[in-house]
Amino acid sequence: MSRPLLEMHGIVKEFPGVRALDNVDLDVRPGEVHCLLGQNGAGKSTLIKVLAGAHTPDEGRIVWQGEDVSFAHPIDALGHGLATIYQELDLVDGLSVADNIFLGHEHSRGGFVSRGETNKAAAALLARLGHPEIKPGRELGSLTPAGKQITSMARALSYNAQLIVMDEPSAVLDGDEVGNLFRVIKEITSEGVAVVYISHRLEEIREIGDRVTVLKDGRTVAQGLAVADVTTREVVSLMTGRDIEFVFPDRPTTAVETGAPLLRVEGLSRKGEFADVSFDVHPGEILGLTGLVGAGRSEILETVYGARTPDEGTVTLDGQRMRPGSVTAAVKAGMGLCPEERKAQALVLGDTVIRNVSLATLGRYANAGLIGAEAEREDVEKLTRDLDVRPADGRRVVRTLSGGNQQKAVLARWLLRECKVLLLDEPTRGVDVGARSELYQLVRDLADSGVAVVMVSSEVPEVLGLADRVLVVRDGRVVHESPATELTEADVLDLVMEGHAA
Ligand SMILES: Nc1ncnc2c1ncn2[C@@H]1O[C@H](COP(=O)(O)OP(=O)(O)OP(=O)(O)O)[C@@H](O)[C@H]1O
Repeated sequence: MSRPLLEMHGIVKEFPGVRALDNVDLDVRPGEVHCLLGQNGAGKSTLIKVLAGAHTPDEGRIVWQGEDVSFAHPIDALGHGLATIYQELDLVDGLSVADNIFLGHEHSRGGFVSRGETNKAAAALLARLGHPEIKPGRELGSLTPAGKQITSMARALSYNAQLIVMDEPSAVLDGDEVGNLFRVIKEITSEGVAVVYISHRLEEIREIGDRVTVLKDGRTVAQGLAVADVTTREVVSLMTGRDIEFVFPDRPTTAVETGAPLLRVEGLSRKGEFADVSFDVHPGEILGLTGLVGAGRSEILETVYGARTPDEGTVTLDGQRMRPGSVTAAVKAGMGLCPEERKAQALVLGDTVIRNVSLATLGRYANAGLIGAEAEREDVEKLTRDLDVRPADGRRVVRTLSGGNQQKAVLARWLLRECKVLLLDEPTRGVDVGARSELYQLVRDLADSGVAVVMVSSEVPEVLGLADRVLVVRDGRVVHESPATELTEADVLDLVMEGHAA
């Protein structure tokens, strides 16, 4: 057994009113993939921010390559060979790939004299990561999320990183891109670089992880267990403190596809995005839309919602033709969209959880004075309890919640609103395993109460498990439609990949 590369002992970090880390221990060995797991709000991000020098711990020791260290600033940590890749990558879209890789090095362009040298060094790093097709001179903003992630990793390697921390790297990737990411991780770990890997997708841990550390409520409940020695069920019960069955809610026993559809989309097209998209959704039905990132799924949802104007085609809700490109009309008619970019598009970060959740429903409470305020609080708190939003205090400012809990707050908003048609874009991204099952049940309950649900998700098992019917979108076109029970995961992957094979 090799000497630990990193040891964190008894780390404590408090924020006003919250002990985010309460005596946390972590040890990482060279060349291993160490998975850091825990429910939303368990303290994962806080721990890696302490490690990266972005937060100063209140107590505890960090031992790096056998020596006590303290990092006053992220650049300090990076200088020691400890790099962190956050979900919201700290890259600059307007700069070239090479400039991004060497951003922040002591001299601009990594100390290289000419652009040619900078580009050559960048190309060597990209090739080392198995991605020579990413050209150093290309503008970063034109890359896919996967390409940006590779650039971030090249940047870490340019600092000679011995440990790379990755915060939910797969959340923005498709299945095939996740495969690529894993290849890159295996490549760098075989060279002795260690990776700390955070994910809510537990099946990934089996595939890529060597050991796991589990946090619960700011405490280490399991430290450095070998992945081969624990079952997923055991990991889940360590994370949540309970046994969770991985079953999706039952589908209705009687067919819902009879009668008039609640939502009818006909021949919807937007140049360069998608073409000739048609589908019906009946009351009580969950329609799943799946396909690769960039296939046009989110664009279709946003156009149905009126946030984008179609070039052709119509959207009809409950027999009423929607005005193209009008969100106001859509909302008034009873449509709700829970967007993919929740933080940017949906949250008022400086406001409380209660206000953020009831934002779309204010009319219901506004005219009832004090009674209204009380009802508002009760309704919101019931939902946030169902979704296990933590801390369970509706008066907290949303900015101070963990990423996953912020997502739950936006979801709760649309669940509260009682829409006729609910459009959900990647509803479980960043949401922990415990809350996922609650969320699936809530969505099914909504459907059972007569709502028509359209859900976009990159996670194929989720679409197959929750939806009644599935549309597969490829390059902006619907290439397949069938009941979810008639498809396997392999069928869907074949359909989305056709024509995309490497
Ligand atoms: N700046 C802050 N001010 C106040 N509280 C905070 C702050 N940052 C984090 N917290 C709290 O610390 C706790 C741990 O949050 P953290 O972001 O580390 O969780 P996480 O495990 O990364 O969750 P997720 O899976 O949702 O990303 C939460 O209760 C959160 O509300």
